[in-house]
Amino acid sequence: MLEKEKLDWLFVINPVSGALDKTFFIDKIKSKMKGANLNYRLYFTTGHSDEESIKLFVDHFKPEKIGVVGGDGTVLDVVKCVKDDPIPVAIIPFGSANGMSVELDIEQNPEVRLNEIIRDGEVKDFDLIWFGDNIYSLHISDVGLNAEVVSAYDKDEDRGMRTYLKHLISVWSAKKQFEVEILADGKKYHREVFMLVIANSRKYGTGMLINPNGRPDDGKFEICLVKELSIDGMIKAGLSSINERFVPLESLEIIQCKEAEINLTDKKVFQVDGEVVGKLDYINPKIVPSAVKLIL
Ligand SMILES: Nc1ncnc2c1ncn2[C@@H]1O[C@H](COP(=O)(O)OP(=O)(O)OP(=O)(O)O)[C@@H](O)[C@H]1O
Repeated sequence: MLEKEKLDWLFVINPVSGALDKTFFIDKIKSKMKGANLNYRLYFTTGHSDEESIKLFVDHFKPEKIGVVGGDGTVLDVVKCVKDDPIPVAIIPFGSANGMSVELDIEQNPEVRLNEIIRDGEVKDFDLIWFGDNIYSLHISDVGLNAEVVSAYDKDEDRGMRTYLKHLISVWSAKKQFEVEILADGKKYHREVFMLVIANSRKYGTGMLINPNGRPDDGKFEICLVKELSIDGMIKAGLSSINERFVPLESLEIIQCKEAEINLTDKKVFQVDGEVVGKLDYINPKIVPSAVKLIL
């Protein structure tokens, strides 16, 4: 039985995220916590029932703050655990995809970030998107091209940029439009798209801007429809991570809403914040305003 104590910080650490060794950084956490006279615990994710275990830790220790050392998937596991009684969460980016930290301009150097959050960062409320059951998104989910690349990459034993590019090229060469029926806040749309994005934020973890006017704290989300795919548009999309004026707006339609029903003609791979949820032909996103507190 775990002894009960007042906890300043719980650190949830994904030992495999980003394929990065975190031993050195974990030692830093320990020494910084000791130096600042803060009471802390470490939870190392296992990849099995982490959400339930984190919830047990949180309910038992009631930490004042939670630090997440991992990528988007780990961040999402933690925010889901505390969504009903939000505890401030500090993202320390350590994944292969760090979408929400890129979105929020969070310091990418872990040691600098650790110093920042110990000193105190501003705490702000952010929305979640709920898809029914226990499926939530803090950042960006999609069906179509990107989800297929994420799914193929997940199944591959090799990691890294080369593997990612291999799957990107293979999915790209087989690309096909699909039909979508959307009912967004009562308004109907019927479109043919290459990709449908449900975005709480503006940018993918690569920095690519898909939703220029999105804000993760405005009580709304955006459905971004990619209707054309040209080489020119793809180059612009890539360049949008360097300069926002390059967003290929001519191939995008953006629908802002609080709730939507999305019907697809065939089942398609659906990815949420970088994790594949499965193949679906019906998606029902709803905004949950101010469900998460993040330390900036
Ligand atoms: N100890 C572990 N061993 C294997 N997998 C784990 C472990 N802990 C967590 N995971 C898995 O890590 C994934 C979340 O990783 P996260 O998104 O935080 O980092 P990432 O580097 O961006 O991950 P990836 O790119 O591999 O999805 C989840 O699928 C989770 O099940």
